[in-house]
Amino acid sequence: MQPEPLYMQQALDLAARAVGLSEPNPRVGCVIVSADGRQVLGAGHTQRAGEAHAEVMALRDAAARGLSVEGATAWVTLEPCSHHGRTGPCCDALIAARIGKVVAAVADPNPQVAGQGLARLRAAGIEVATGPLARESRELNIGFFSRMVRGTPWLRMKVAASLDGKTALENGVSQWITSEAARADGHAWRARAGAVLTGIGTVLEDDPRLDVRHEDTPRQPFVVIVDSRLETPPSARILMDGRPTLVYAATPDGARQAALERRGATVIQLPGPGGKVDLAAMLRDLGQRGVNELHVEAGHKLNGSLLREGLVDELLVYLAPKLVGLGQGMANVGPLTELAQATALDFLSCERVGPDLRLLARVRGRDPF
Ligand SMILES: NC(=O)C1=CN([C@@H]2O[C@H](COP(=O)(O)OP(=O)(O)OC[C@H]3O[C@@H](n4cnc5c(N)ncnc54)[C@H](OP(=O)(O)O)[C@@H]3O)[C@@H](O)[C@H]2O)C=CC1
Ligand SMILES: Nc1c(N[C@@H]2O[C@H](COP(=O)(O)O)[C@@H](O)[C@H]2O)[nH]c(=O)[nH]c1=O
Repeated sequence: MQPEPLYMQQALDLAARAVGLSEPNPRVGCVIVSADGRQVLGAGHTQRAGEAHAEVMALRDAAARGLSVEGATAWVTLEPCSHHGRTGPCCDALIAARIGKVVAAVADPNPQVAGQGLARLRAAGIEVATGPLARESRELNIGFFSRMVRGTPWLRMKVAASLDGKTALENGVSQWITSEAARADGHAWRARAGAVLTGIGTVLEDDPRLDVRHEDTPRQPFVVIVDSRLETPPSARILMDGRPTLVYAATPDGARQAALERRGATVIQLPGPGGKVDLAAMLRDLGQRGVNELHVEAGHKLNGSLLREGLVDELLVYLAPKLVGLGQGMANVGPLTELAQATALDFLSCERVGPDLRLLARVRGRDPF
């Protein structure tokens, strides 16, 4: 017989298949197992927003195989929902199917519904437990937890640099520092985000696309440009392929706004100090728009502002085995006068990607919620 926590691991593996698919909904997996713990009766994961959740997919899977789930145990990586969103409550579906027990990795972080699903199941006479692989489930849904708990996305800053930490040469030349393998890997991280954000400096220098094209993806993240004076050229490549694009600005300019809107962009005025965009307000706005994970690919100026304002949660750094000497750093955070002022990070992982290294580091104190 399979040790029971392995069923939660199976559910978690399924949940990982919803990455890049279920946004803005969480990534959830469900495995329904016979009461004696011997047979998987059905399994599934969250589909696109507005389509079936994991529990319903698992119930459908069992039904398609002609198997009854009466008295069975549902292993699910997040508390089943009890509210009517775009789909019916998963609790009702589990109750109607006469499930005997529900084990949820973690409670729903949404303060408006937390615990209600489990309470509803208990009230229907279903045995309920929580806990296995709670940390892993939260990590997989770090953006959803961030948005539910803080109202803002989980901000991951991606940087491609030389071994001596330079992101562009002194003369501005920056493409390409890292290998094709590292760039393709970066696209997988773009794909899991709800939005990719950059600054006007990068738009003007690189004319980037910031899409996902080295990876299969069920949907493209939308693009966000921080552009105080609306200097994004209407001919910018970002605007060419019809992806939803948000441009945050600080100084109204009717003619430039109209030109960008004609290209399909949405312009949002959020003035902050010094005539620049209010970055904290922008993150709140992106949270309200359903962005769970925000992938930042910007130059050292915007990176510096985001770090100085304490808005960065995680750094995804690709290091190429080359030294370039003088050039732009990763983030203009200084000048610091004491080392105690430095942003403290904890390394989470270090992987080889082709000839390069990929480091994942978390700003200290930004533990999962
Ligand atoms: N290797 C890598 O990983 C990457 C390298 N790059 C390179 O970086 C270079 C561009 O760097 P950079 O000019 O710093 O570009 P950024 O992408 O950082 O854009 C900077 C601009 O953002 C605008 N901005 C608006 N609001 C704010 C705010 N609150 N705080 C800070 N900035 C704000 C500013 O324009 P305004 O004055 O209008 O307010 C500023 O000039 C290019 O050479 C590019 O190739 C870029 C991305 C990734
Ligand atoms: N130079 C550099 C990167 N730079 C980032 O990639 C952007 C271009 O994206 P796209 O137009 O979609 O190909 C560019 O504007 C900058 O944000 N990325 C990397 O993985 N490695 C690199 O060496």
